[in-house]
Amino acid sequence: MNIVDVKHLTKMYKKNRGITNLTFSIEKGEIFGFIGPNGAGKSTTIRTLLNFLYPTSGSATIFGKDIVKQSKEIRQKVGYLPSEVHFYDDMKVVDLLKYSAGFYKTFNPKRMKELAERLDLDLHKKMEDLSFGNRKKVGIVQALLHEPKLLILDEPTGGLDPLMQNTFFELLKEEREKEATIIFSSHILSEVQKMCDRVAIIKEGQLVKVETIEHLTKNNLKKITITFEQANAMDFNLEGIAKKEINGSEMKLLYSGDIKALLHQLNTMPIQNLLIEEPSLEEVFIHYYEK
Ligand SMILES: Nc1ncnc2c1ncn2[C@@H]1O[C@H](COP(=O)(O)OP(=O)(O)OP(=O)(O)O)[C@@H](O)[C@H]1O
Repeated sequence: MNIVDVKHLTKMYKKNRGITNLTFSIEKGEIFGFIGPNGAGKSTTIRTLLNFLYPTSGSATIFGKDIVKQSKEIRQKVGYLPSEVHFYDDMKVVDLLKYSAGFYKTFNPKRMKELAERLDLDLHKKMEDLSFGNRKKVGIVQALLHEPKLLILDEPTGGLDPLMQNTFFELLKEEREKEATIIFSSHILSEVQKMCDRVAIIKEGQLVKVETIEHLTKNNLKKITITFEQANAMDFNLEGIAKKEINGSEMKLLYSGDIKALLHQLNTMPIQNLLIEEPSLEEVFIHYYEK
């Protein structure tokens, strides 16, 4: 069952593009990464899905409900963590969380305390006395408190130290075990690789690719390091070489061609060593962006 269904969604800011013609869907229980550099359109997509922005054209549903016409019903079951959290500064954390929980049908004080404890967040401090990272934690508790069926996280880890990031990822895994679906927008590829099942790569407002992490990193592209017997002596070209760097007697390739063709070529050359590895998501990402 699809939790999110997006069809030809476009958002223009007057004449400037925000996002253009996005079509994708997210299944129940998936952790779906949304990656792209600054200005690619991640926040615009999220804000349009949440009905903070009105789509210029196209449509989308969440839980089978229209994002524009039924947004109030949708929001009851969605937890949203914006990339920048703004709060009323003179409120205590606990009061702010109780206040925002009032928008939802369920409020569970025990869960609030547990989440605050896990994240090492002092509920009795005033918002204005919190650091950026601690404000982020308030945003996380706020997003998770009502046990949403869909979590939408826009650049969620900014400001969290590595230990807290781990706690946060554990919390997300627990939500997934409870069958929540998660949209995770980020430009930090290693965390997307660690957390997500599938990823949408967005570039200049358009989807470049929607693919499982496994497929992106395992099937298509290989990272190949060849050491030749002599420095600067060897070069060759083959179809499927996405990137080539030669440094002395070492050649590094990103290669998506036929591995047999490569081995056939190397067989005729004085090579000393050969290393074939899976590329990191960073390398895959750069490959898509350099096209
Ligand atoms: N309020 C706005 N008015 C005009 N253009 C906007 C507005 N908000 C975003 N844009 C434009 O829409 C495009 C997509 O921006 P968006 O903020 O969605 O990208 P992003 O991928 O979330 O980037 P970031 O990682 O920097 O948050 C950019 O070209 C941006 O300049």
